[in-house]
Amino acid sequence: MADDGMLLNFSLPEDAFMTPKIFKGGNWKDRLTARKSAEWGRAKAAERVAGGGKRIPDYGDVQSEEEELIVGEQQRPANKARTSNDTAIVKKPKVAREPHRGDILPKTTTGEVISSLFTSNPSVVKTAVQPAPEAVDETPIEPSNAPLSDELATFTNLGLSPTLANHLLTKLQLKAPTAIQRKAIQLLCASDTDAFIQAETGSGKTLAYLLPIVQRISDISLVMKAASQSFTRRSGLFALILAPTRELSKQISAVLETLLSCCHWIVGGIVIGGEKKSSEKARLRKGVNILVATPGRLADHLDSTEVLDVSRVRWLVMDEGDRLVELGFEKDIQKIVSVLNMRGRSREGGVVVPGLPARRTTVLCSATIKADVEQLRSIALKDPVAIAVDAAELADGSDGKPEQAFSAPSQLKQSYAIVPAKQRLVTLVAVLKQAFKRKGTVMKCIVFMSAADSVDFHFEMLLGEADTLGDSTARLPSTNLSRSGKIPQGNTIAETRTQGVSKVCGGEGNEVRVFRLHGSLQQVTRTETLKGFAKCEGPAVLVCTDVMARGLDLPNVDLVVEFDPPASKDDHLHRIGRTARAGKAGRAMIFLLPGCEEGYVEVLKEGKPRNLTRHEGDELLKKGFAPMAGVVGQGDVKEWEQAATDWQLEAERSVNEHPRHLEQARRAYQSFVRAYATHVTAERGMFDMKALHLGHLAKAFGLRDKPGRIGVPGQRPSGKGGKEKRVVKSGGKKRSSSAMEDVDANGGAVDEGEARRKMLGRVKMMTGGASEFNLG
Ligand SMILES: Nc1ncnc2c1ncn2[C@@H]1O[C@H](COP(=O)(O)OP(=O)(O)OP(=O)(O)O)[C@@H](O)[C@H]1O
Repeated sequence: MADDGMLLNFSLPEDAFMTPKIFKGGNWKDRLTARKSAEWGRAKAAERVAGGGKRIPDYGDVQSEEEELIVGEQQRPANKARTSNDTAIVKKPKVAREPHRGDILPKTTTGEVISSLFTSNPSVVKTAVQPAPEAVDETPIEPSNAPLSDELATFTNLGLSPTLANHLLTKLQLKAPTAIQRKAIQLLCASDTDAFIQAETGSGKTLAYLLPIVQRISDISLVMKAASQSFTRRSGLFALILAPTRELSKQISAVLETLLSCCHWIVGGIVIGGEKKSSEKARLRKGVNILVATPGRLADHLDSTEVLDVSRVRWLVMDEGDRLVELGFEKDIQKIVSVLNMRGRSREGGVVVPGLPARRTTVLCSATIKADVEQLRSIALKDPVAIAVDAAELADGSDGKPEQAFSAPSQLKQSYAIVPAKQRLVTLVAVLKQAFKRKGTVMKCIVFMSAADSVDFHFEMLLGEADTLGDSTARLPSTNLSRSGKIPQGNTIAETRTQGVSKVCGGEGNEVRVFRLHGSLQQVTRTETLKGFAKCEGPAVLVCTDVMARGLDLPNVDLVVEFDPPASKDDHLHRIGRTARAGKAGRAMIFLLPGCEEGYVEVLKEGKPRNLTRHEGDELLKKGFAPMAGVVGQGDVKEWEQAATDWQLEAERSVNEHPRHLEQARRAYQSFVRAYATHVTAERGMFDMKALHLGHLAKAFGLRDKPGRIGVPGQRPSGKGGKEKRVVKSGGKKRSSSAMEDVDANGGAVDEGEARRKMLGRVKMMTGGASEFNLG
């Protein structure tokens, strides 16, 4: 028959006669929609072959809202082309392509759009930044931040007393100094010069400035004893150490306490806020010899705590000096320095402490100190000496002005993953599944996000317990309960719990705990969570903002994932520096979108990684979702695709079925977009808001709304579901919650609302004061 003959000439889609795939993820509606989509795709393809039809639009395609709404409806007749008399451009017909399973699903009854993970993803940039794979250098390498192995490198040779050196060996198991410690201890024990200390992350800078201070104060106590004066906690405050975050201040204070246990007559203290000022005042009243503080809190005490006598301060250290400037603490520091100068002069005629140096030594310390610390230089430093591991790396060591030549620890294995926006969430899951597949491979992993909302959302996704979120009393860990054992009023489980066992990551017999941390959490929760993660003996993932990026020294962190890009390349070095510390091994991976973000590879190379490995999103998905214990290429090649799709559908269902989760996902999405807009100017070409595909991105937050409905800044509000302005109350003041969370994204959690206020100003400035940021 003629008809039969015609049929034989059809080129049918590859899977036309295959058994339809079984969709497992999501609820019955999702699965039905997915199945219908596949059938619909097949039918459309056949239709197109028969008559040459219009290309089926994909959710990911750049198309008008109207076009998007065609999906699932009768296709409109193609627009009539204009006649040759028309000057208007005639639209080119779109190129037909094969439909794909789950490619674009018919509009659901609620107007949601469900797209496939594997179609319409932008192609990677191959020419500009992807030269032929570089040969991998497998030769063993000396860790660059490890203690020295040289026989002469002992703490006593650097000027430390045998008692202190012995204490380091017995109590801290530190046999030899690191390279930066050798230089800094020697110099600061012997002279009163101001200094910059710049060395890689994890190279022991904390001890590099603490040890000489403890040694010199111990020397003062000996001189006083020789002069028949007793050294007590009331003898004077001799050293001040400033740090940008409370967490870092606590860590420094803990290291200090360990050192002081060998010279118990020297007393350390800490003032960082987060507790009653009266308690801090009481401690200060008793007297301290070394004080660790956040700048805002110290400035506050200098104003209001009369008993705080700073006239004998002879050492002032600013740890993470560049971060202090970034967070806008110059004014507080300026105030602290001028008070130190003033009170130092006014008490010159007072009681003389034998052995006290004549001048104050100021030290600035960071892995990334550069010219922008100029402000601090002029405020606080006089003829500083640059102390760096490799002086050649500093542009001009003579005037103590380090330049930008910062590198990551040599033993740190770095990689980047090119992951399309749609696949970001499921690829993160794949990376973590793979990392924790086998017991003992990875103990701890830190995942950095750009905003607090995003942390909350991903924390819940990684726990994988969304179904029971509706029951607000379920699984609330005891640490999150109020003293009475009741759930704090007004708090939901999502707001209160900060840790739990993941149902998503981890393999058999390898239970993984997930933690979340950001600056919008209460101080007590932050402290407990951090302690919980640090002390967790099993495998653990910490999802956090940049509040964790600076200075924190957590044990056994093997892997750092920069899921959201850092706000600057310095932040990148600090984030990845949470692993590979003090000579230990470590891995770091950054997620980049295909396209202009690939340009960031050149920035990664500035950190001089030894072997920078590239991963493709599909390759990571295969490894994470492959059914055969991570062996790629076994069984059905598409099985991993199916498993990844099922997982994604399930995630989308959980987001869309729980109002609280949906709200959380929308907030996370909005915060991500806002944070994206605050990249430093030099990097905006790579992190280009205009190139960000908001529709694809929404999928990575489990959202099925169109971007216009999510209320993203700069997007047209569309109808009822348009942009919402959420204003919440905090401390009696109204503020935009999302704006505050963006502050966490950029500033981390610093002491006091003061820094937050400053940071808001910065974000506002960077975004041109755009009203949609609700910063007012
Ligand atoms: N001489 C040493 N030998 C062995 N380990 C050391 C030595 N000095 C310090 N460490 C350890 O190295 C780790 C990193 O130290 P520290 O936090 O001071 O690094 P850092 O240079 O300040 O890092 P970052 O730039 O990230 O703040 C700590 O766990 C510390 O105990």
